[in-house]
Order: sequence, then structure tokens, then C-alpha cells
Amino acid sequence: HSVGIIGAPFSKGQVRDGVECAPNKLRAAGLLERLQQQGCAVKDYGNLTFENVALDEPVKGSKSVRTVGSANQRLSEAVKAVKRDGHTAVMLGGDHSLAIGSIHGHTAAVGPVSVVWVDAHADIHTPLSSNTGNIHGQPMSYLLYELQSKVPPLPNFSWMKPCLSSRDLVYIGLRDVDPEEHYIMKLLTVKAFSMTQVDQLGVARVMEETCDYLSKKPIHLSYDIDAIDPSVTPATGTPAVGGLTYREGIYITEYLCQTGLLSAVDMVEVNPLRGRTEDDVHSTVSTAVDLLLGCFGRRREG
Ligand SMILES: CN[C@](CCCC[B-](O)(O)O)(CCN1CCCCC1)C(=O)O
Ligand SMILES: [Mn+2]
Ligand SMILES: [Mn+2]
Ligand SMILES: [Mn+2]
Repeated sequence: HSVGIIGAPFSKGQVRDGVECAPNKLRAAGLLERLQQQGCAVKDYGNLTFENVALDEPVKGSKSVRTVGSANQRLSEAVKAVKRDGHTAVMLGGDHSLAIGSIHGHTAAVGPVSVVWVDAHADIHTPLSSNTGNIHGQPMSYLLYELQSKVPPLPNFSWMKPCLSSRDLVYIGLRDVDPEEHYIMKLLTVKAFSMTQVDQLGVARVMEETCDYLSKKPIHLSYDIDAIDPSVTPATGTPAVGGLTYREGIYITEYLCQTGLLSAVDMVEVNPLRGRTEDDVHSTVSTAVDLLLGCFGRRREG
């Protein structure tokens, strides 16, 4: 595996400080060295710098729109470049609003992709349906062709066009979905394996059905650490009880790795400041590292 790492220390898709510290925390935990030890070629593209747009007043309720738009434009270019260099792109967030730029840039480089979105949340609010105005709860609406009539033109977003079909999206791990999001998902018949299906089918069957459902397009795995149960990964901004076990989370990455289709991975919403203890932070960060190692060939059997 050839891996290109992009650090995206960005937090303005939500309101809690700390998530911008995750890229360096993940590196400090030995992510690159462990990828190399398991035989990956690793190129670190460093951390992107994002400018804070002044007077970034809410637009139709969405917060920090201009700053989020500018950050994602920069990220899109960076991911495109990593793909053009021939690597599997790894984007270390930062909050989940960054999926806008990551998936946009990935698509710009390779054409249409499948998205596997592992998350407690659907992140499919529109700017107008969101109750919080936090764009990390909205990235999917910016990306989906089918929702473009529901997303008003926003400042610093004119650079992007929708680039994902709802038919090429699968959710895994949902358990905290707002009514407005559920309505949108039903309308678009989005394929989703909530924690109910994970319980009913088991993670192995969920992954078989996910890959049978998807075409053979390159896969963009967008992994929100809050998909994992907060007992394992508490240091995150919007924890939700009843999440994936460590083993289920790892199995997802092992399964997608062996498809040979994995083309980009986001690891987002690790927030070291949201751990109550050092152990909380360590457990969260080391789980995120292990999930990424699973994407790139690490097998528990050795
Ligand atoms: C479920 N939607 C939330 C959370 C979004 C999480 C983003 B992610 O990237 O971490 O997945 C929460 C909205 N609820 C907050 C509590 C009261 C009810 C609404 C939102 O802010 O839209
Ligand atoms: Mn998310
Ligand atoms: Mn989430
Ligand atoms: Mn198929």
C-alpha cells in the first residue's frame, strides 16, 4: 500500500475546541512508523494551514460558512494532488465538515466514487434543516446531487459542485439521526446499516451486504471516530452510547482493505480535549491509529 497523509487541523465545522489537535496527536502516537512497519510506503504531506475568515457571520443558520468553505477548497486541492501522486489518501481531521473537500478532491482525481460513511450520525442535514448550524452535521447535503435544490448558494462554496450519487453511499453505525435527516434518507432511499442492523446481522454480514450493494468504484471510507462506542473512544465532540465495539470497528477496516478498492480514508472527530482523563485520550487516539492500520493491511491474525 502507498499512503499519502494529509493533516487537516480544522475545527470550525462545529463549536468545540480541540479537534484541530488530532492530526499531530495521531502522528505522535506513531501512525506513520506503524504503517511503515507493516510494509506501507508512506508520504506525509504535512498539515494544511487554514485561514480564519474574519466576521464570518452565520448564513441561513450555518456557522463559520466562509471559513469552512475556504478550508474545504484547500483540502479538495490537496486530496486531488495526493491521488494524482498515486497514493491512497488519508485525511486526518479535524471535524467531519472536511469530508466535503476530501470527497470532492477524491472525485476530481479518480472520477465517481463509492462512499462508506461509518458514523453514529448521518451528517445529512441541509443548511436549512440543521438545528445546530454546525456544518459537521451537514457535509452529505453539499456532496449529493439529489440535494442540490435544498442547499442555497453559500459564500466560499462556489468552487464546488455536487459529486456523489445517493446510490453510491452506504452508512454504517447510525444511532443518533435527527428526524429531518431520517426523512431525507428515506426520500433518497439511502442504504444504511444502523446499529440495529449491526446487532441483527452482525458486522460480517453488514460488510458483505455493503460490498454487494456497492458497485466496483473506488471506495472513499469516511470514518467518524464517534461511530465507535464512547467506552472505547470517549474523546470526541458528539459521543452517542451504544456504538461499535473496537472489534467491529476494526473488522470494517480489515474487510474494506481486502476489497482492494480502498482509495481514500478520512479519520475525523478525534478531540483530545474531550477526554476526561489521559487514558480517555490514549484509548481514543490509539483506536483511531489501529483503525487506520486495519485499512492498510494490518491483520489481527498476524
Ligand atoms: C445529529 N445531528 C447533530 C450532530 C452532528 C454530528 C456531526 B458528526 O460529524 O460528529 O457526525 C446533533 C443535533 N442534535 C443535538 C442535540 C439536540 C438534538 C439535535 C447536528 O449538530 O446536526
Ligand atoms: Mn460525522
Ligand atoms: Mn458522528
Ligand atoms: Mn456488487
